[in-house]
Order: sequence, then C-alpha cells, then structure tokens
Amino acid sequence: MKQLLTGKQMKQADTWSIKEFGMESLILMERAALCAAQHIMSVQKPGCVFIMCGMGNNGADGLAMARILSQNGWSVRIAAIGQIEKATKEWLYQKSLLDKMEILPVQYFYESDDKDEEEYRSALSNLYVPAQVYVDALFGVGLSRKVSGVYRAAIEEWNEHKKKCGAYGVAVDICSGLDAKSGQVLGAYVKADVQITFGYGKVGQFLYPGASLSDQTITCDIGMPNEAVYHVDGFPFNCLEKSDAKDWLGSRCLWGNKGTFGRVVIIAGSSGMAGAAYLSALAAYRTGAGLVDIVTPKCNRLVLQQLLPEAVLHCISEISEISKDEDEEQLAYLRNEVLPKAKAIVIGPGLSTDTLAKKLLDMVLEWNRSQNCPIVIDADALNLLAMRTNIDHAEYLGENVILTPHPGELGRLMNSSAKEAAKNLLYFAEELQKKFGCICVCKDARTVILTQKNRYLNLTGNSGMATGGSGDVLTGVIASLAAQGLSAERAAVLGVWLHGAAGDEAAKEKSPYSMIARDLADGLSKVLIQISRKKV
Ligand SMILES: NC(=O)C1=CN([C@@H]2O[C@H](COP(=O)(O)OP(=O)(O)OC[C@H]3O[C@@H](n4cnc5c(N)ncnc54)[C@H](OP(=O)(O)O)[C@@H]3O)[C@@H](O)[C@H]2O)[C@@H](O)CC1
Ligand SMILES: [K+]
Repeated sequence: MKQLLTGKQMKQADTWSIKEFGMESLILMERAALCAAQHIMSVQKPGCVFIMCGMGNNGADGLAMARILSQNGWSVRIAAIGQIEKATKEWLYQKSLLDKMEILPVQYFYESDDKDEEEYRSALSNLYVPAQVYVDALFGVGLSRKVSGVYRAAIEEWNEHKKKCGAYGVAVDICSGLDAKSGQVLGAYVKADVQITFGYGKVGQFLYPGASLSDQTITCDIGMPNEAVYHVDGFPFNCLEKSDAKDWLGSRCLWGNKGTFGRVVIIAGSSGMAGAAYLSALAAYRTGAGLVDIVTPKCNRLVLQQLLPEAVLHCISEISEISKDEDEEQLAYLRNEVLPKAKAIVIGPGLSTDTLAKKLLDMVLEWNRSQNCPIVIDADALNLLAMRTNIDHAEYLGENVILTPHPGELGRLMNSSAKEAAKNLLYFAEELQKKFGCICVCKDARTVILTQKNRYLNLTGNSGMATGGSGDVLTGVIASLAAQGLSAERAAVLGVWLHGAAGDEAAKEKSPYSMIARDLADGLSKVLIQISRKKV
C-alpha cells in the first residue's frame, strides 16, 4: 500500500525525525539532493543545468544539488529568488559549501517595491541561461500562500525558458506553486517533466489539477525513520496497489454455490431510467455476486428482462397507480421477502426523488437500524438524503453504509455547490464523513474514500470514465464485493480501485473518448483475470 502525506503532515514527519528521533536535518537533505541529482545523471549526459532556488529548504536542496552535479562534471547556473534575510540555516550552510568550491556563482534576485511583474520578468530573463536541464527548487511543502510578484515572474520565466531550450524539467520535491494538500495551484505553477519527491508522495501531487503538472512523480527514500508517519496529525492517505487488490480479493471458493457468493439487492431505476438499474446489476454480477435482485418500477420490466435475464426482478407500482393498502402491501413484501435475503443493498441509481423513491429510502434506512447489512447509497438516494433537512443530520448511518457522491451530490449534501466541492474535495469529504459517520466515497478524477479511521486515495481510472452510467457500475461493484464477504470498508476501497482499473482496460481498447459505461463491465472481467488467484 502506497502512503501519501499532506504538506503539513510531511513537515510534521520531518520535524519528528529531526527533533525526536535525532536524525540530522542535513543528512536528510543530502540524501534528498543526491537522489534528485542522481535521477538527472541517470537520464542525461553531463552538460549545463539551470537551478531556480527559493530561500527555504527547498532552495537549500537546490544548492546541494548544484554542488553534487558540479562535482560530477556539470556546468551549473543558479538563480536565488527572494530575500537573503529569509534564508534558512541549512540554506546558508549549503551556500557556504558552494562558496568554498569557488566555481558556482549564485545570482540573486530580490523583491523590490518599484517593479511590476513585467519588469521582473524582463530583468529575470537575463538570468535564465539555456541549459539541458531546468531545476525548480523555489518552493516545496513550505508554500503557504498564493504566488505573486517576483515569484510568479520567476516561475513563468522558468516555464518559458525551459520550453524554449527544450530542457528536461525537474521539480524538487513538488512543483512550485502546487498546494501539497488540495492539489490546487496557487497563482502560478511550474510544469515539469518529473517531480522528485522526498520520503512520501504528497497528496496534492495525485489530486487534479496537481497531478497534471508533471508526467511523472518519483518518490525517493531519504532515510526518514519508518515510524515518522505515525507522528503526524490525522492519518496518511493509503493508495491501494495491484498486489493489495489481489490480497484483498482473496480466493473464490472452488465448491461454492450461488448462495456462497452473496445476493445483492439493487433498488434502482424509474421511468426512462432502466439503464441505471441494468448497469448496477450487470456490474454486481460481473464482479462475482451469486445472485442479483432488482427492485424497480413496472415500466422497466420488459427492458430489464431482455437486457439482463440473469437478474431476479421485483417490479413495483408507482404510488399513483395503486391504493394506499396496495402500497403498504408492496413495501411489506420488500421488507419481509426481499431485503432479508440481501447480503448487500444498493439504493439510488436512476431512482428519481418522487414519493415512492422517498418511501423506499426510508424503508432501507429503517432496515439499516436493525440489520448489519452493507448499503450503498448513490445518486437520487443521496439527493433525497440531502433534502431531509427536517431531521438531525448528525444521525449516525453506521459503518456499513457507503455514500458514493460525485461533486454535485457532495455539494448538495453539504449545502454547497458542485464547484466548491470539486475544488475542496478533501475538506468536503472530511466534513461529510463527520456529518454522517459512515464510509464516504467521494468520486472525482481521483476518488477519496474516508472511514472513521482510515483515508484512501484511489489512483486508477481515466477521463473516459466521466460518462453517463459510470457511477451506476461502481455501486454494483462495491455491493458485489460486500455481498461476497468483504468488510464494507474493503468493498468500497477495492471496488473503487477495480472500477478504475476496469476503466483503464476499457480505455486501452476503446480510447477515453469512445468508451461507455457498459465497457467498464468488460473491463472488470479483464482486471479480475489479472488479480484472481488461481488456487484456493
Ligand atoms: N529537514 C527537512 O526539513 C528537509 C526538508 N527538505 C526540503 O525542504 C522543503 C521544505 O522546506 P521549508 O519548510 O523551508 O519550505 P519551502 O518549501 O522551502 O518554502 C518556504 C519558503 O518559501 C517562502 N514562501 C512560501 N510561500 C510563498 C509564497 N506564496 N510567496 C513567496 N514566498 C513564499 C517562505 O517565505 P515566508 O513564508 O517565510 O515569507 C520560505 O522562505 C521540502 O519541500 C524539501 O524540499 C528536504 O531537504 C528533506 C529534509
Ligand atoms: K519545487
């Protein structure tokens, strides 16, 4: 399992390593600089390197790299941007070593009151020499506010000159301007070929738009003690990898029957929305559930019977078509005959928010109070949940309930907008988890999964999955895994991973442009072949 930290957590891990564990700061720095310099030397023959440094320890890393590269035959040019009064003690130490080498002039560029950004840029332009490698050591995890003035000009010049001379761009630790927690860019930002990041990857490097700032992020071990990660506020973000997916999926019992592999009940679809029920049920079957029941309005009977004859259909009447008694009767049938057989329930895809849908959600939530059955709440059921303003929202849904909102639904659940939710996905996810106390799968280009105790970030998937029905498929995958016996937490995390990996398979075949939700079901089969164990 790969672990990621926010910038604040990284600084806490650094501080603990230095102050409590007793690891010298300069030892960590030397390893960091050596690692970044070695990467450069492994991809390029000695030539000219241009290094843009700030006054913090990220800049100090840049100075240490200058020393190492120079000793290895590189011609080095350094531009130090900022005020020397702000230089850290490590920075001054690295500079003192460069002074002893007498071959590495550091050109300083200060902030002054009488220049505007254009003037900064034209003045800076003379410092940025043509080079085969451009290094960005302006800001690391210490970036604390929006980039402006001389710093913004320095970053823009760096990007422009790098492009002009076709240089290989290396960002030290993190692209300057990128927020290490949110993945948002603060004003201006460096676009590099690679980020050489130290100790742990930073969450912001994997969330969008941050994840698009470099082609590659390489994590270097700089000798930080392993325990450091346990001395940070909150929890690190875990990222499931293929080997973990394989472990979590386990083996399929060779002598099982359809009862062994769980029964999923999917409450989905409304007039014109049979497809949502179909995709959820198809995905549940394709992920290995033994039996899938679909509860849906009568109007969907024919189409679902034709599309997925393997499913068991329970067709219900719209409230307007039946009497009050008949309505009670059909709900009692679902409560007494259908739900008790479920090993996992999905409610919401294409359900609508009408009175019947509301009654169905109430029934499932009531069921949840007395039963220990994993429930995936998605789409319209989330919208209905958001509308329940007259109840105490701190109502505890329990650790077996999985909410799967996209940014629009997340915004509604938190009385905000889709735009705000997408921009502050981590914050919104944390607040949602606190509000409902359940497992929150906040879907976006990078999906965040939060439980009471753990935080996960999913790294599979691609832009082709931003297509109608993709979320319906996810509900079926998660419920299927839960029905087969995985804990709700593992079902959610592995389900999101599988769904993304299936999307990656679909994109290979169809391209992200033309893949559609149904292709994810084919992708699921391919991924499951790769991660299934051959033997029990
Ligand atoms: N032992 C260790 O700790 C190790 C640390 N390591 C390295 O250290 C890095 C962290 O170093 P760091 O904490 O010194 O922060 P860093 O990223 O250099 O930035 C701080 C400077 O930027 C400035 N500044 C910030 N925002 C600004 C803005 N918008 N606009 C303008 N200025 C702004 C800020 O100024 P101030 O806010 O004080 O005005 C300050 O001068 C880390 O990423 C890794 O590379 C590795 O060597 C491994 C060992
Ligand atoms: K940097």
